[in-house]
This record gives sequence, C-alpha cells and structure tokens, in this order.
Amino acid sequence: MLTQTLNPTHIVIDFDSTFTKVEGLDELAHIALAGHNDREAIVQQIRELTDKGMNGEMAFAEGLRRRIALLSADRSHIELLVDYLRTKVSDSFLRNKTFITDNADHIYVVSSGFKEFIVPIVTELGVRADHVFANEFVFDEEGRIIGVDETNVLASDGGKIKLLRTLNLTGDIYVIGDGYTDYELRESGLANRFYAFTENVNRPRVVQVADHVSGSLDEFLYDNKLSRSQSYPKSRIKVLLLENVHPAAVRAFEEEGFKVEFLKGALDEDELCERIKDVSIIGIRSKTQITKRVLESANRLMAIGAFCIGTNQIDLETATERGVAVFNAPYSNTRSVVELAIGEMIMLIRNIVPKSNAMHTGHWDKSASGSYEIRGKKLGMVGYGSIGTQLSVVAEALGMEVYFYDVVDKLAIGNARKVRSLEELLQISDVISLHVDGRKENTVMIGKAEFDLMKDGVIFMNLSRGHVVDIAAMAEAIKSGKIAGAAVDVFPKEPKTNNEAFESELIGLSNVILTPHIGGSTEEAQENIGYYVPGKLLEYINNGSTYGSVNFPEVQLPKLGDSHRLLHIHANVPGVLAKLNSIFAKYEINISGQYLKTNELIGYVIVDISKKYSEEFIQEIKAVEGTIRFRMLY
Ligand SMILES: NC(=O)c1ccc[n+]([C@@H]2O[C@H](COP(=O)([O-])OP(=O)(O)OC[C@H]3O[C@@H](n4cnc5c(N)ncnc54)[C@H](O)[C@@H]3O)[C@@H](O)[C@H]2O)c1
Ligand SMILES: O=C(O)[C@H](O)COP(=O)(O)O
Repeated sequence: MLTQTLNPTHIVIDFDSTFTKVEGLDELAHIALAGHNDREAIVQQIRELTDKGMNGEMAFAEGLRRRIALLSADRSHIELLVDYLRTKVSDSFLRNKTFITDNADHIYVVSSGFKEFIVPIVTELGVRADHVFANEFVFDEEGRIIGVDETNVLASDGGKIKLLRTLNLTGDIYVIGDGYTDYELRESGLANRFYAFTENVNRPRVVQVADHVSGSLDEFLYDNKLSRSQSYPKSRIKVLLLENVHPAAVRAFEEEGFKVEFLKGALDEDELCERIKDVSIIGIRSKTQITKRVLESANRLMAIGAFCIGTNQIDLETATERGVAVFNAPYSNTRSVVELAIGEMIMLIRNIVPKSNAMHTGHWDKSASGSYEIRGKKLGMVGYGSIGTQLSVVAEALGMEVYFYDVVDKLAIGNARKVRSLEELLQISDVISLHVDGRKENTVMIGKAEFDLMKDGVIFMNLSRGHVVDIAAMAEAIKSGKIAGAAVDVFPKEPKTNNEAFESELIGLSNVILTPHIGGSTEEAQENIGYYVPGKLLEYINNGSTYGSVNFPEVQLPKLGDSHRLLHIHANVPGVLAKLNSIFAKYEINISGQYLKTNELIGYVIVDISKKYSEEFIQEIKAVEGTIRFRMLY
C-alpha cells in the first residue's frame, strides 16, 4: 500500500560516497601504500584530486590520470579493498536491499570508479552486474595497475553523459549521487531529476544545483512513494542532545540514521522554543527546563529523554497531553550519589575541609577536637527511594544506625528503621541526608523551623534538588553552629554551563563542601545512562514500546512481524477504542494484534494490521475525535 513500483522509471546511482561511505580509489591508495613513508601525504594528494573532480573544479579525465599515477597498487590490494568496502556500504543502501533486488531491472550504477571493486560490492545488494558501468584498470603481467582502459567512455571528460546516452533508456531517469558529474547528467537533459545524496558527504556546490536533497536512500524512496525499510526516513528525524550527554548516546542515534545535534550546555526557554521547532527527540539532563511554552513550540516532538533520574524539570502533564513520551534513567547514577554521600559525611564529621584548607595555607593543626567516627552515629534520610535504600545498606555496613522518613510507606532494608514524621527524624539524627524527588510540593521543605528542630552540631547534606532547602536559613544555621558541617550538591539556581559564575550564600562558610551538581557525574554512571536512555527512546520510536516511560501508559510490545503497526495516542475519553474498531471493521482491516493501555490523561492503542489498507483508512483513523498523535511503523 501507499507505494508504487519503479517501472517505467530508471534510477542511476553513483558508487563512491553514495553507494558506499568512502571513495574507493582513495582507500585503494591507503591500502597499497601501507608502510610507505609518504603514505599520508600521497593519500592526501589523491583525496584532493578526488574532491576537485567531484566539485567540478578539475577536468575529470585529468584528475583520474593523476590519481592513478600516484597509486602503487596491484590486484592483491584490490582484493583487500573489496573486503574493506563491504564494511563501508552506506547504511541506507544496506537497509533497502530488498528494494534494490526487487527493482534490479531499473537500477544502474554509473561510476567513474572501477568495476574491479564496484561489481563485487553492488551485486551483493542485488544490482545486476550488466547494469554496472565504470572504468577498468590496465594491469601489467605482475598484476600491477599501470593505467586506465582509455577506450571506456567513462575515462574521458563528460564520460557519464556519453555513457548514459548510449544506454538509450526510455522513461524517466532519476540520478542519485554526491558529485558534480552526477548533476551533469541532469544538466545535459538526459536525466529528469538529480538527487544530491548527503548521507556521507555534503558538497555545497552539488547540493546547490540539485533538484532534491536526499539524506539517505530512505528519503529518496519516501519522496517517491517507493517501498522502503523505514516508514518515515530517520535521516529526517532530528535528535537534539543537550547538556553534554555521553558520546554513546550520539553514536546510538547516528548509527540508527537519525540527524543528531549535540550541545555541551543547556538552553534557556527562549532559545529552546526556537531550537525545538523541528526536533522529534530531545535529550536533556537536570538543567534544561521543558516548560509548557517549550512544549507548545515543539510540534514535531515525539519523545523526551531525561539523561538523569529527576524529571521535575519537565512539565510532564503538558507533555502527556501533547502525546510526548518521557523516559529517564532511574537507576544508572544511584550508586554514584550514594558513594559521594558516604565520602562527604566522613569528611564532614572529621572536620577535614577546614583542616585541609589550613594546610594549603601552611597551617598545621593536629587535634582530635570536633572530629568523630561515623560508626554508631544516627543517619536520618528524608526520602527512601532508590538512592535512600542504597545509602541505607552502605551506611549500615559502616556501622551507622539508619533511620528514614518517606511520604510513602516503604519497606525498611536491613536494620533501618522508619520514623513516623519528618520532625521526629530531624530531632534524632546526627547526620541528615535528603533524597527526596524534586516535585513542586517539596519546595523549601527544609527551612528555619526544620533546622531549629535538628540536634546542635548536626551534619546536613543535600544531594537531591536545590529548591528543597531554604539556603538563607541554612547559611544562618551554619553560622550559628547548629550545623557543624554541610555538603550541598544541588542549588536553587545553578549555572547553565561551566562558563557561568556560581553564586550562593553558602560560599566561604566553614566545613561546607560545595559540589557543582556532580552526584551522578561519574564516568560509569554517564556511560550507563548514555546507553540506557537512547535504548528506551529507540524502542519507543522503532517499536512503540513505552516500558519505563515516566508519563505514558507502559506497554512492552512484541517485535513487529510481517505487518504494519498503527500507534494511536488519544485523550482518555470514553468511546475512542469503539470508534477505531468501527473504522477497522468498515475497511475490513485484518488485525493481527491489538493492545490498549490508559492512564488518567491519555489512552495508547497499538494495532498490528496486514499491509493492505488504503490512504482513506489512515485519514479516517487520524480524524477520530480525541486523537492526539498518530503514526505508522513498518
Ligand atoms: N545530585 C545528583 O547528581 C543527583 C543524582 C541523582 C538523583 N538526584 C536526585 O535525587 C532524587 C532521588 O532519587 P531516587 O532515585 O532515590 O528517587 P526515588 O523516586 O526512587 O525516591 C524518592 C523518594 O522520596 C520520597 N519523597 C518524596 N517527597 C518526599 C517528602 N516530602 N518527604 C519524604 N519523602 C519524600 C518518595 O516517596 C520516594 O520514595 C532524584 O529525584 C533527583 O532529584 C540527584
Ligand atoms: O536527577 C539526576 O539524576 C541528577 O540530578 C543528575 O543530574 P545531571 O545529569 O544533570 O547531573
């Protein structure tokens, strides 16, 4: 459905940097010159000649001859090159092998490269060997390349034009390529359309003259309504990754063919409203505020990845109402926060920070006064979720008595004891550590009244969220001696990037450890998150699964079999499923699987259907009242 076959259109495809990611002749030089002292310089010279030819800055035939003269290659090097090129076939060509095979009678590879390495590669993807038109090497008796077959029209200037003329094809001809010589086929009037192929290289001069730009073969197939491996070309799906997320995340999206933009810092609301307009997936950490206004500017947004635990920086309700799924990494940095908390409480109870600072100014102050062990002390945790329970286990192993208060009735781990109120916890603890989430209701949950309840000389730590504590009241409690030591990792106002200054009333206070929101910033945690969150986002985008989503009804879907998958997100109002089912019945759609999950705001219906359906059917589904978002997967 929705696709047509090629007949009577012909597609002429370039090889180097289009069918494969690299230039064959450059790579051949690289292989042949292994061990040569001037290898890099010679390969560079060859690359420059290739580029000049591709950009139309040098007569093609001259460039080719000069490149061959620089090569010192023989047949054994060509074999190695073919093995290498097999690993360098463009991803979108690999994905669409079925299309190439099914339409082999209408697909031609026309290249200024060489048949000796092109034929083995393209025929493996279904191109007919007799549809490959390229140059051929001339070898000496020892198999060394000594020249180019000059009788081949492709060895001459305007070779591709001459060749295409001799083919005498009837019907429309579309050319796909990255070079100027590919465009010349269109310019000559022999081809109807030229598609500049930019999956591997983007040559501005070529893009400028193209009729269309295709970031992948999927885009070409999509634009021409031809059968393809991706329902919507991923190269048109933009992923914006902010706040220096781990490079594993960038790789994960790029390998899938998405267009990825990566920024080290966060963006403020105005910047984000602008940048998010054409973005389908956004990845953030704790700093970026995804507000209602941002979401209202994000018409293409399908999913948000919080590359951290907290999601209070996202307006989850608006995201849900707009059909935007949100995922986070609930456990990937838990251990890192716990280790920092343990290290800090030991440093604080021993009064190490002032002692260390004094040493740096040449003062030796050896004394036990005001220094204690944590063994036997009472640790009071506010919030007993993933971090709280993990900290509970480690602190107990170090000999602490653990107490906790949580708004939810939580199972105590080990010998930890739950207390009935926050007040009780604050009154009995020697060390207090906050591990609540950042929900709005927790704003300033610890202020003057709460500090007053604490023991004199308490150790106080906040590694949860900045707005949870009244910083002015805390500064007073430190100055008055109520708090003997404090560790703060999170602040009501944090700089957006490492270039912005940090300001706080806590600066300069004694025995206070200030850290720049790095509780979860370890190599291990960031790498884990860099794999985990893209995994969740890709499962949702590619398969529809929402398992682990923080705002969507959770469904773990089977892999898509020999069917198309319809994903329908709608407002949770009565009757939507009945309406959808009546449309399936009306169009006699064959259903192979159906799933429905709802939460209080939305319903998520997933239906696997046979591939035979009409555009009218799709339009009717989209028009069902209450539809928020609809997409098809195959
Ligand atoms: N400093 C960092 O770099 C860093 C790293 C990771 C997480 N965090 C913060 O730590 C928070 C906790 O992480 P987690 O994985 O343990 O989350 P979690 O959701 O598993 O646990 C939070 C717990 O706090 C409880 N809670 C919420 N409000 C409360 C209140 N007012 N009083 C008592 N209990 C309350 C909840 O019921 C829950 O059990 C995250 O939400 C995040 O904001 C900070
Ligand atoms: O919520 C979290 O996981 C922490 O606050 C860490 O956030 P970050 O990734 O911005 O450091």
